[in-house]
Amino acid sequence: KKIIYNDHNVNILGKKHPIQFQFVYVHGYVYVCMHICAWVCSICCAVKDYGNLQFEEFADDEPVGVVKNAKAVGSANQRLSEAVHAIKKDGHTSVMLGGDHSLAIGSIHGHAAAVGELSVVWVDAHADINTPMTTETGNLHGQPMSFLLRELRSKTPTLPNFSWIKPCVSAKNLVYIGLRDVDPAEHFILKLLGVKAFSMTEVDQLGISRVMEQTCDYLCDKVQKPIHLSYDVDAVDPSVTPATGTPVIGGLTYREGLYVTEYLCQTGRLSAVDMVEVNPLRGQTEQEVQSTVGTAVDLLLGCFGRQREGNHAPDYQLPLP
Ligand SMILES: O=C(O)[C@H]1NCCC[C@H]1CCC[B-](O)(O)O
Ligand SMILES: [Mn+2]
Ligand SMILES: [Mn+2]
Repeated sequence: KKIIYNDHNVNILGKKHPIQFQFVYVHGYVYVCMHICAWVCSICCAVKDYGNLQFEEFADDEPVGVVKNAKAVGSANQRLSEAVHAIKKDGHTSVMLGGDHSLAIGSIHGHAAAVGELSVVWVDAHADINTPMTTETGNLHGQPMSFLLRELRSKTPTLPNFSWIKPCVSAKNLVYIGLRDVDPAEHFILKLLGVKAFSMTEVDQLGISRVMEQTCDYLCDKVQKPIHLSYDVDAVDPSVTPATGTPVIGGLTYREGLYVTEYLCQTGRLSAVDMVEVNPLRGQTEQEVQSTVGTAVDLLLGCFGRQREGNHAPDYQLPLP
């Protein structure tokens, strides 16, 4: 089912730009959108729309153990990985609009295939690092990192349509921001692998500015690697982004959420962005949907240089009388 979310007009650089989110509802919990309008290009440079990905449907997608929709999610992510790989080979910064967070499997896999070693900044209320053996829900959006981390290779069985995945992220190159709802098995894994994590406790203790400084110092210790930002809108407090699948109170404020993207933008090393778990179907009111989608738009604009102090085109000239 294809849900065309109403046109939004976003005022950027003083110019109105139509913006349209298109969510393709593929399977149960997986919907994805690779469609994004020209509003980003007005801030930085040319944007190429790679269109929506069409995914194969599977009538016989029985659970594997407790894991649901393995064939559909594995097939979708293989196609997504190929698409992101092509975008990176074209020299673009890829933006993947989801859709649930299982799509980070394809997005990060395709990015790594194109650039090699990369850093991952995972902004989320959740760690999404359950393995198929530890998941309590069977939902693959709670498991993507387990398929990507080299250190978990021996802990994850190969699911149908997942055999194409080559683990491509090292635990030392992963940082979490915003955690506040982590399963016991996930917490064990984070401690076992020594993954750097700034939960909401650290955000409260340090403030978002210090969190971002420490995140980038940690990731840039030796080699300046490309950054993959995987942003789950449920990292932001549900009072701001309620239209999402697994909201958890006590999240990032709108301003903290935006500061994350502004800070990463100014590093100059933001190489791929996922914006996921935006789900208009989960909004109780039109206002809830608008607030969630509008925040996702603002977060993405922060990734591409929109400044709260304002912007002006490089060649702007004051009109003369
Ligand atoms: O593994 C799971 O299904 C659960 N584990 C605990 C947190 C909630 C949920 C995963 C949420 C996936 B997310 O972050 O993409 O919304
Ligand atoms: Mn997530
Ligand atoms: Mn989440």
